[in-house]
Amino acid sequence: MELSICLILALVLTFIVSAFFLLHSWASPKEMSIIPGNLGWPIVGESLSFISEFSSPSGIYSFMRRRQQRYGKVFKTSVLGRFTVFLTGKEASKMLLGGKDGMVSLNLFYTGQQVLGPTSLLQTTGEAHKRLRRLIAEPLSVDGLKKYFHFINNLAVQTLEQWPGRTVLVHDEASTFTLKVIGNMIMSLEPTGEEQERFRANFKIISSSFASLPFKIPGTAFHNGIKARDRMYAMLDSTISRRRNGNGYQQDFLESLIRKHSKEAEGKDDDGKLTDSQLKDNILTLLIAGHDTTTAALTWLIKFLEENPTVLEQLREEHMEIQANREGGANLTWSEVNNMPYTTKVINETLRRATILPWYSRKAAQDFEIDGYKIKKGWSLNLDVVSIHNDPEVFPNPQKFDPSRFDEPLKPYSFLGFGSGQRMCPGNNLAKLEISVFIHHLVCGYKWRALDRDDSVRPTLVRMPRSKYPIVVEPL
Ligand code: HEM
Repeated sequence: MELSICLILALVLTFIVSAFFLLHSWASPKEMSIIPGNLGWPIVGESLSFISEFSSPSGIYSFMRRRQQRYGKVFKTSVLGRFTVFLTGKEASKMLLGGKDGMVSLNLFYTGQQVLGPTSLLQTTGEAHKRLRRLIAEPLSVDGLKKYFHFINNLAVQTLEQWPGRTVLVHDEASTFTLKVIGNMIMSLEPTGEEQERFRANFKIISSSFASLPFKIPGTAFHNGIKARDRMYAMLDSTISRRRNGNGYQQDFLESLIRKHSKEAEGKDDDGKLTDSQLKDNILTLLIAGHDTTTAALTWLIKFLEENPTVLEQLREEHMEIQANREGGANLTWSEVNNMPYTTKVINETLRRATILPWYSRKAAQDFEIDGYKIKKGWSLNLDVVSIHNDPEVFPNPQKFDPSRFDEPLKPYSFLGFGSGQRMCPGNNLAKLEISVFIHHLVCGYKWRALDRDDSVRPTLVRMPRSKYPIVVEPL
């Protein structure tokens, strides 16, 4: 009797395993067989080693390096529920980022697509994408950002005044700072109060649903994210209608879109303006794309400075000199913040060393060839940026934090901190402004010490220190 139960179990197990492998080989794109690499186990593919290496201090670099040594610069794998081809190097970057318009599109996860809405900049291509980029270019240009400088400057000073005398989790503080900046810039939200709290609570839920599992049932991150997105859109709707009724005029991003670019209802003549839903989808897109990235950059930068005292000293010299040359101890000025050459190099080196977005995801919109491999329409492609940023021929001793690497201009596609080509980050001026202002006040007024040397990273799309980087702070 026991023997027959064992036999039945063995048969069932064999059936399940065979069905898994059959399903796996049936689902994997046939033409991908010409690409070297390993698709791993059915369903999970190579996700387990990918995720575990993602969280290690070197991140996915070791996952990439091992496969590149075995298969070369182009290899296939199956991670995070996708059959995908990873590519690296100059030619792949040039094709995927700077190639012909319409050759590739962004490849968001299903949940990200649903949360952001169909008209988000991240989901448009060709002319529609170019038009949206033009609309946001002016308010995010260096000149367009000038009107937010005082808010950012005051907020940085007030945030730092709260730091001495307690354990500071740099990541959480940076997150609050960057969210307040973008909330003010987009819709003139005050840094404190009930509206700010609602905005913050909804944003946090949306943000954690962005790359969650695709089950929209009550209680799941995805379901909660869609609900929070609806609440956020209701907040925007009421602000838009207040503004249209002539109340609460503000000189912010929302106002510039309402006045110059929005039409009140769907279905009007297409005069190139945005509908309200396009407007909301794209405001949410800026929030999602700009918040975690800037938070991570600021956190890594403060960590790298503490670990590299000579860099900190040189940076402090730049800022002390700016302060010393200022008349009558007045506050940081707009022209000063735009003239911080060493700070710019420190920011670039932070983005290289941390590689906050380790790969850039695309979907082939047509057949084409890269590095001698035929890529087929519909394939998922990932540009491995970590390997580009750790290329010892371009960045000798790549693990070293050395801003002098940026003393001379680098060759195109060797540094991709803000990406390149049609999808290069439109928020890069804002991110640099926030970081430069914050760092100015930090290094001029304070010294700090790390409480944790844990170098592991959270397994999220944007690379952040797992420990949130706890420090103690004293006035200088
Ligand atoms: C240090 C902070 C930031 C970093 C490291 C960063 C990095 C990047 C990178 C690498 C890309 C291109 C990704 C790709 O090609 O797949 C990108 C795109 C984008 N970024 Fe940023 N970003 C930062 C801050 C911001 C801010 C503050 C905003 C908005 C206010 C923003 C908005 C966007 C948007 C909307 C896109 C998509 C552009 C498009 O598809 O055309 N980013 N960012």
